[in-house]
Amino acid sequence: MKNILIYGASGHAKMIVDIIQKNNTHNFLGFIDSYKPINEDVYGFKVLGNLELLPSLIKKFDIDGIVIGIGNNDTRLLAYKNIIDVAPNLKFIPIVHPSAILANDIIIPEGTVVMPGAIVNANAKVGKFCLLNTKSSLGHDSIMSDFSSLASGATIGGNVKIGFCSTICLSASVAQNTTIGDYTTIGGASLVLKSIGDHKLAFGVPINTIKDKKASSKILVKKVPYAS
Ligand SMILES: CC(=O)SCCNC(=O)CCNC(=O)[C@H](O)C(C)(C)COP(=O)(O)OP(=O)(O)OC[C@H]1O[C@@H](n2cnc3c(N)ncnc32)[C@H](O)[C@@H]1OP(=O)(O)O
Repeated sequence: MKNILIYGASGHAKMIVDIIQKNNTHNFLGFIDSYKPINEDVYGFKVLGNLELLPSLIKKFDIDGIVIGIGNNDTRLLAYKNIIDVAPNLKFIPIVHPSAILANDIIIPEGTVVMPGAIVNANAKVGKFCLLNTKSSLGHDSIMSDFSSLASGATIGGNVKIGFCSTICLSASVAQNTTIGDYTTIGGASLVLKSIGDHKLAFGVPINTIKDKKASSKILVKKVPYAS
């Protein structure tokens, strides 16, 4: 089995460790984390080093790939950018919990994490570095653009497009045939019945508050192409 690391050592990263152990397809060695001390124990594994040490750790431990264990989209995007700066040849391993239900045609591309009980229905497209958290669902013919995420319990109808780096928060629902713009956040337990543009924070049932978000994440933009 090939050796892999997780970038980040939070609660989200622990869930990824659990999936790697259940799938038993890769040998998980430890975490890369710039905020925790080296050798700290997290969920039975060590923090092996920080971003700066990553290139030497790749050589030392014959590392094949890494999983970005970060739930926040903007932070995951920044982590991706930082990793490819220091380790351009490292693979980003997709992670799928064995209880996830994927239609036969679904491909989970590099960097994407699919948590327990998530569902992806027929002809949906899941982008790179996405997160489908616990018991979220993506409807038929829908698209999750790169670096977007569904929080636990989010429900997406058929033929919906979720934009680059956008977040659908806990238990929110998005009706069929709508579009969520880039860098937009739909608040927890909200109901989206109409399309929403870029850089918005929106919530309500149905959505009744729409604010403009700070466009700080624009500086991080380095779009990666959809998986075909
Ligand atoms: C495994 C996991 O842990 S997955 C975790 C995933 N996390 C989430 O999904 C986070 C969910 N969080 C939310 O939905 C947040 O409310 C956000 C991100 C939409 C907005 O957060 P903020 O911008 O910080 O909004 P803030 O908390 O300042 O609230 C501003 C006002 O809007 C209201 N508000 C915020 N979000 C919502 C919402 N989803 N529905 C209704 N009202 C809301 C607040 O009650 C507050 O009202 P007040 O001024 O009368 O007190």
